Amino acid sequence: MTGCPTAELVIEAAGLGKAYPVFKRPQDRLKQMLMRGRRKYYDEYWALKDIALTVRRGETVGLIGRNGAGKSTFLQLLCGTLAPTTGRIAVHGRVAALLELGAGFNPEFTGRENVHLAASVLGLSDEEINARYDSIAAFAGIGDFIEQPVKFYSSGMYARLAFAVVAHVDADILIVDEILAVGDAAFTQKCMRFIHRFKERGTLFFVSHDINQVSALCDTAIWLDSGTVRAVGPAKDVCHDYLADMYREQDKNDRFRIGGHRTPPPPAVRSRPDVRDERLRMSERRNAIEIFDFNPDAPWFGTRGATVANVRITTPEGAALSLFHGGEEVVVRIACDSHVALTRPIVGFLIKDRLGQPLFGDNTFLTFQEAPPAIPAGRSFEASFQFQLPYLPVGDYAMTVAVAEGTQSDCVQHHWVDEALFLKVVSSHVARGLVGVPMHAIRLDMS
Ligand SMILES: Nc1ncnc2c1ncn2[C@@H]1O[C@H](COP(=O)(O)OP(=O)(O)OP(=O)(O)O)[C@@H](O)[C@H]1O
Repeated sequence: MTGCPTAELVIEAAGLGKAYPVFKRPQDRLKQMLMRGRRKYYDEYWALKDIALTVRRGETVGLIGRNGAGKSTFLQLLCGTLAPTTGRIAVHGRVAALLELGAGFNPEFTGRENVHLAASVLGLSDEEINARYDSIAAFAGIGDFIEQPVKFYSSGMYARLAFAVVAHVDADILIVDEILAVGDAAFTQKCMRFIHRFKERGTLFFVSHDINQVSALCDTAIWLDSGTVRAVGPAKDVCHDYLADMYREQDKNDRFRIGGHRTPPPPAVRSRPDVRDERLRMSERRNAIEIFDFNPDAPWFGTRGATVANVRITTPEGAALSLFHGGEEVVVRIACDSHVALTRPIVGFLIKDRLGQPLFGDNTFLTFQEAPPAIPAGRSFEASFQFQLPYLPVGDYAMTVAVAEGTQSDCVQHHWVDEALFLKVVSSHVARGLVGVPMHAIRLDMS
């Protein structure tokens, strides 16, 4: 985020801090007002301390952190709805924030009136608003409700209208938060399409507790922790460390460690040529999925009460081919070693695309929920998952694997390994969607 020409910077924060007054008793607030600052009846709570950040034009930044870390405070400083207590924040360009906008709707006004109000606050002239109104209404897709006061809207309708306005105001910097979570799936997808288009020209700030979404959408992530910047860097790395930190808390015995390092995906050369390769390569859109070896140095975290020793994708007969073609039966085999006695082990995997977007995966929890197999210390064991491989679009993929203990919602992570294994798809017939599913029948019937 640093080291770029100043002309490219759209956000610059230095020494930025925000303290809120905290009154011990309600009457202290009144006393403070009456004394007009001549005496102090409050303590200061520093929600943000000494933040230094730069963001370039076109960058997509994810803001992550636990409840109360200071994310909303930072965004309000960015929007200018809150003044800093120390330092400064300079913003170059038009900022449109869903948080601010949603809150800015007047409940007594109709949707139509609020569109005019909000768009003009965001810098559009009356002519521009009139010219874009139909498109805004169509984007919101709330039908006749647009003529009703927004106090009668559901939270989803509110979010739809707010997003529709934001999508039409030519913002240079767009701030999107969890508001997307209140829309239905179709609308969320529409917003996501807009966000992907917006990323080509503008700077996006995305705030979410959904780590997968942040690493899928953002180039960079900022991790706020108790009002300070704990980490800034490539979204995938920061999200990995953040997730590790959350799991660290669940380890009562101080055995939790972090290790490994990231390596770029391997080049497009097959490590072990497949005997069928010649023939299979005759069709140029055939789904060629190259599987690489387990990466023992992949980034990991966990208590290492059990560790992942190897990950392979094989045929049901056990042949570890390096080339698959989608649609065939495969087995993901995760070999582990127990270093302590495990009473409720869970082993799982997740395949993610180049952007870190999860595509599919599974774990052993449900299958063994009633009678989890106890594994003594010092044993090797293997979890295997047999399924029909979907078709994958061209690109790089990585598999995350983990061995944990407990339940899906409350578990100790023994060994979580990101990018344990890479997959590279060099040709594919899948043009749309994240995966292609094997079709059992395709028909075209005339009645
Ligand atoms: N007006 C206020 N007066 C006093 N303290 C405040 C005020 N607003 C926020 N805080 C405190 O400042 C800290 C940071 O709050 P903030 O809302 O910025 O966190 P956040 O990261 O957005 O949290 P969340 O994920 O829960 O939305 C919290 O401890 C919060 O209690």
